[in-house]
Amino acid sequence: MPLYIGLMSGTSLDGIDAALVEMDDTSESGRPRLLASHAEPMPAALRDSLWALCHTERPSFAELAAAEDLFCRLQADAVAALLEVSGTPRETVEAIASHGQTIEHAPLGHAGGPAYTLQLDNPSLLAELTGLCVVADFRRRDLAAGGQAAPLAPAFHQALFRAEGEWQLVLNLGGFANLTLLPPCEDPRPPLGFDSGPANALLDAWHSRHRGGHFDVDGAWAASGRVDEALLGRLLTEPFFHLPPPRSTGRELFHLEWLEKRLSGRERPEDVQATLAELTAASVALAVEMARERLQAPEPARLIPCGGGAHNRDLLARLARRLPTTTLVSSADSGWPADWLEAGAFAWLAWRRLRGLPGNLPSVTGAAGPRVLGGIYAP
Ligand SMILES: Nc1ncnc2c1ncn2[C@@H]1O[C@H](COP(=O)(O)OP(=O)(O)OP(=O)(O)O)[C@@H](O)[C@H]1O
Ligand SMILES: CC(=O)N[C@H]1[C@@H]2OC[C@@H](O2)[C@@H](O)[C@@H]1O[C@H](C)C(=O)O
Repeated sequence: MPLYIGLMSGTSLDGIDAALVEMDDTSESGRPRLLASHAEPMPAALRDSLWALCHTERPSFAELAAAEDLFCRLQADAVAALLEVSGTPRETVEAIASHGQTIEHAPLGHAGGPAYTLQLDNPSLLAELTGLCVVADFRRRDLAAGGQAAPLAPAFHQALFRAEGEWQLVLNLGGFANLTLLPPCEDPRPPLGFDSGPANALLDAWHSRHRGGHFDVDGAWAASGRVDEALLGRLLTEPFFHLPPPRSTGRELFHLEWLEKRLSGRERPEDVQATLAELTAASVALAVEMARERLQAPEPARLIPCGGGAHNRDLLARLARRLPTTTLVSSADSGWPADWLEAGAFAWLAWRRLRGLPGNLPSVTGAAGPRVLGGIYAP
């Protein structure tokens, strides 16, 4: 059965996730199976330059090229390490899926300009460095067809988790959160999915400003604070949280300055952290309500959290309080530990690209129709 490698570097800029995935050509869903995984940490210098690129209005082409080159070489290292840890001969891999690093996402355009989504990537160089076929540029075809280009994972969630007789929610808690509401198998309707808002991006930024380090381990600092209801109310007035789907977001909207503008200046830092964690849970709950209303769905039986936020006990407790009738279930029970779903999703999308199958769900992105996503860079 063909093997694919999915490479994903998300908005948290913590490193490159590499997943080795086996696909089953005899099944329509491809029955993706995770065989091995590897996390290649992001060197601080590269993280700093990517961070700067995400927040600079006018980066130079030389800066862009330098970051892209380092990023691409790190991806090649991730592939080499994954092949080594899994004992996989290179020639057995049919293709690498390269998501690239999102630098800016403006699906509605900016200041009246055209819609765009920019992933820093160099699939040509990756094909040279690895000697393997690379599939890349997954988002822009959906955008060209009038879609949001994100989230793309809901189609993969459908392939993995759709179940008999049960409505389910899949919730990716990365820098940003996207949810998928999955009807049961016997319901012919497609899933609904969209970004609910920030998941960890603001939590990480606030924690790093006040306590240093990359993130609030287990949400312990957030758990030590008290939710400031007045602040939470102000944060929730952000129009994005109330937009009907399709919708997607990123750092362009939710950043520290966005938060600072809404602070009174008298809050204790730990209370702000608790409030940000509650904002993630509250905006997810709002999005779930919106999705259920759209699909006329009952309360989902199960919530499958994934992404790094699935390790945050404080955040999960807040979600459980906001969705009391829904049972939290680990994605690992289906053979997919929380950290590998996104890389797996792109491996699956590359398989679909090479089989000429569409990868997007118009019900999710709002595109004019199903589209085959990505470009192929031969080995
Ligand atoms: N043990 C933990 N406790 C609390 N938070 C954690 C823990 N482990 C990971 N995280 C959070 O998960 C984040 C990384 O998640 P992930 O790798 O899914 O994000 P990403 O893929 O970069 O983002 P996106 O899905 O938005 O592209 C970290 O920045 C941190 O906030
Ligand atoms: C433009 C972009 O990179 N968006 C990411 C980001 O991270 C989470 C959320 O925002 C989601 O919309 C998307 O990633 C996942 C993999 C997706 O497309 O499903």
